[in-house]
Amino acid sequence: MKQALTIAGSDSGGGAGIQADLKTMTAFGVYGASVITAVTAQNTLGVQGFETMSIDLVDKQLDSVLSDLNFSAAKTGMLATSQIIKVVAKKVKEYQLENLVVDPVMVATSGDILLAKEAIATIKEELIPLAKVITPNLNEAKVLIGRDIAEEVSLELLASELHKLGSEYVLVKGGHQVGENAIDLLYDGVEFIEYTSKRVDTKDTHGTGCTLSSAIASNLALGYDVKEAVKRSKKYITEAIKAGCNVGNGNNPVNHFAMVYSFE
Ligand SMILES: Nc1ncnc2c1ncn2[C@@H]1O[C@H](COP(=O)(O)OP(=O)(O)OP(=O)(O)O)[C@@H](O)[C@H]1O
Ligand SMILES: Cc1ncc(CO)c(N)n1
Repeated sequence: MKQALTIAGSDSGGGAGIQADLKTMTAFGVYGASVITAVTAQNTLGVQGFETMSIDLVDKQLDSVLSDLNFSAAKTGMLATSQIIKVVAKKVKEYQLENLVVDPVMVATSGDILLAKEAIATIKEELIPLAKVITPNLNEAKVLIGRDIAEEVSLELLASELHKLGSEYVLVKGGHQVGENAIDLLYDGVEFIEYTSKRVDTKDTHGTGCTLSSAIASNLALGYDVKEAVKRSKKYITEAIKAGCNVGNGNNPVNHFAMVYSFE
């Protein structure tokens, strides 16, 4: 059985973070293991609080799983602090973790901050250069290349500037753009590829970013190349948003259960 690892934060509400990642991996038939970096008190309305794990415990979790299991891909989500990013980068190198998907999570759908400001430089310098693919949303893309959030920048320009940070591929997600379609742009330094779906008219997009990045990691683990992995993941997220999970009173999560039975 193919195995994938998520290194991310826990969402008590079950919609994003580790919980979304493991549900996604399961839907693709990939065995998912997890290294938890932080525990959030969270629901569909927002993040009510969080605490990070000690560096020692993050380090130990990484050693536990990397010395025993056999991962064909991994993803990172909420890493919270500079110190956690450093420990993750060190272990990725030490164990030569392949097919690393870095989702540079900074802010939750609700607007709550999930990454310390000073950690942005660390993620750029230490983790992104080790990634096969990075998956920033529009705002994360602008922050990573030092642009103002309010600035209008094309997906092409964002992707080409981000590519200079050293990952093999960049996928800029256009979920937060307005318009009829939800367009994501993949760039490998040579070719731009657009992945387009009809925008679903919903506020229930909690966990979309986590789901997309863990779907990409799952498909890389299954042996698909990056272009095909992104294509399959975009299809998955679109259908999971359409199906939705009416579980809370805020921004509800996407639906993985429908996907387990209906994908392909
Ligand atoms: N309303 C929508 N309809 C269809 N696809 C969408 C919609 N919103 C987001 N997506 C898709 O979902 C994926 C995640 O994109 P998004 O830009 O929302 O990421 P994110 O901001 O990191 O997510 P999160 O809100 O979980 O942090 C992308 O493939 C994007 O195109
Ligand atoms: C734990 C966690 N990771 C990532 C996100 C991004 O949506 C979130 N809301 N919560």
